[in-house]
Order: sequence, then structure tokens, then C-alpha cells
Amino acid sequence: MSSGRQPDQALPVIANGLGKKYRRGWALRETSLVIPRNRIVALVGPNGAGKSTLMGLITGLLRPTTGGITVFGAHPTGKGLHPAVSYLAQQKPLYQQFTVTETLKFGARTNQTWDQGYAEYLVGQAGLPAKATVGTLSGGQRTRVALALALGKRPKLLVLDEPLADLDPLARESVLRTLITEARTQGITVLLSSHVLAELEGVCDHLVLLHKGRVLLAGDVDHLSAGGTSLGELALHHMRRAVQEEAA
Ligand SMILES: Nc1ncnc2c1ncn2[C@@H]1O[C@H](COP(=O)(O)OP(=O)(O)OP(=O)(O)O)[C@@H](O)[C@H]1O
Repeated sequence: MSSGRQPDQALPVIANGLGKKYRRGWALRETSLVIPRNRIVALVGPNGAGKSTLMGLITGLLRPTTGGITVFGAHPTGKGLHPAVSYLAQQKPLYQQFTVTETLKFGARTNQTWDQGYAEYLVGQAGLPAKATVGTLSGGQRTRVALALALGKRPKLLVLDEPLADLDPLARESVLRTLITEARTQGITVLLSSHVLAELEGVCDHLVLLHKGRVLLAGDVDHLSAGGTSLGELALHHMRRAVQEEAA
């Protein structure tokens, strides 16, 4: 490799004994995890399991309390995202007064790796009116603008915190289809959190299941579900078992 790094260091994410403690307690504990390349990863777990915290550590918005993490071989610094990483937060922060075109111009100004043609293609494909201000768009349309902004950077890792929440079934389907197509054709690893397990079936090929700040299960769905169990069944089974073990 041109960087001279060992190949495994250039994996999208390697976490080693990673932990994050807030004043109220541990949000993430002893997390050792590898996210391989070119997977669409479902990050699932009950409310408060630590999903957003893990995303914060990957994007460098949060600093670890224990352990370490590398993203494509580099330690997230907290001084901005790794150039190969795009992050779409739950609130999908966009400038409401910008038009769609101005939003893409903003993307071009703020990202060295920006691909204007690709971003325009995504906006066109979503049928978004270029002159409309973001504040006047529907939730689904705003998600598509946010996705174009995230993908226009040409990331190698796309981190999406509940991107489908608040979308109607048609918009969800359309966003997921775009994600799958772009991830597969552009070689992007996607890390996607969601509470709706059913909509991740057939989309995600890798699962990371968190429970109370710990990794319960992680790996390729094909490997984890030897008997052909679906991703949803697999996740539910392990979550139920964890709850039963705690109650015992
Ligand atoms: N800034 C913070 N300060 C204090 N505690 C926090 C903070 N952020 C998260 N926590 C706590 O850390 C734990 C994990 O929260 P996190 O938001 O990572 O979980 P989550 O799996 O994303 O939850 P949800 O599915 O509800 O979005 C929770 O107990 C939460 O209350």
C-alpha cells in the first residue's frame, strides 16, 4: 500500500477495548470490533445500547475513555472527519435557507474530494427541485439532499445514524435502494443504525448488535445465521437471551 501501512490497519474500523464513560456511567464498554470493507453494516440494539456513542467515536466527535480506535488506519482526532468518511447525524443537519443547488455548492466548498457531477446525479435521480429551499422540502426529500451531500464527498465509509426514521415506507424503500446501489457500485462501506429490523433484511450483510454498551454479536450475516435465520430473528434472539440472562 502506498501509505506503507499494514493492510489490516487500513480497514474501515478497528476498535480495541474501546470504552466511553459519561458522567452517568459507561455508554460503551470493552468494545473490540472490526468493520470489514464493502459491507452494509446494520448497527442495532435497544434504546441506550450505545449505537450513537459508537458512531461518535468512529467519526471523532467523541474521544474514547478507554481503548483505541482506528478508521482507515488513522486515529479519529476530533478535529474533523477522516477525509474518507461521511457522517449523517440523526437530525440530518442542513442549512434550511439554502436551495438544493446552494447545498451542493456548500459541499463543494467544504470537501476536497467533492464530486459535483455525482452529487448532481443523485439529486436528479431523487427528482429533487434544484431551486427549492431545503426548509420547504419533505422529510424524505431532505434525507435525499443529506445523502447527496454525504455521498458527493466520495466517502469510503458512510456512517448513518437512523437515516430512515420519520420516512414513509416508500421514501424508506427509495433511500435504501439508493444506498445499496451506491454502496455496491462505488465500493462504500455503510454503517447504518436502525430500530426497524425488518427493513434491514436483504440490505445489510453484516451485523453489529449492541446491548447495554457491549457488543453482543458481530459478523457477516451469512456466517452468523448458519441455519438461514434472518438478520431480524438473529438480533431479536440474542437481545431476548441477554434480557433473560440478566433477569435470571
Ligand atoms: N452526552 C451524553 N451525556 C451523558 N450520557 C449520555 C450522553 N450521550 C449518551 N449518553 C448515555 O449513554 C448511553 C448510550 O446512549 P446512545 O445515545 O449511544 O445509545 P443509542 O443506542 O444510540 O440509543 P437510541 O437508540 O435511543 O438512540 C445512554 O445511557 C445515554 O443516556
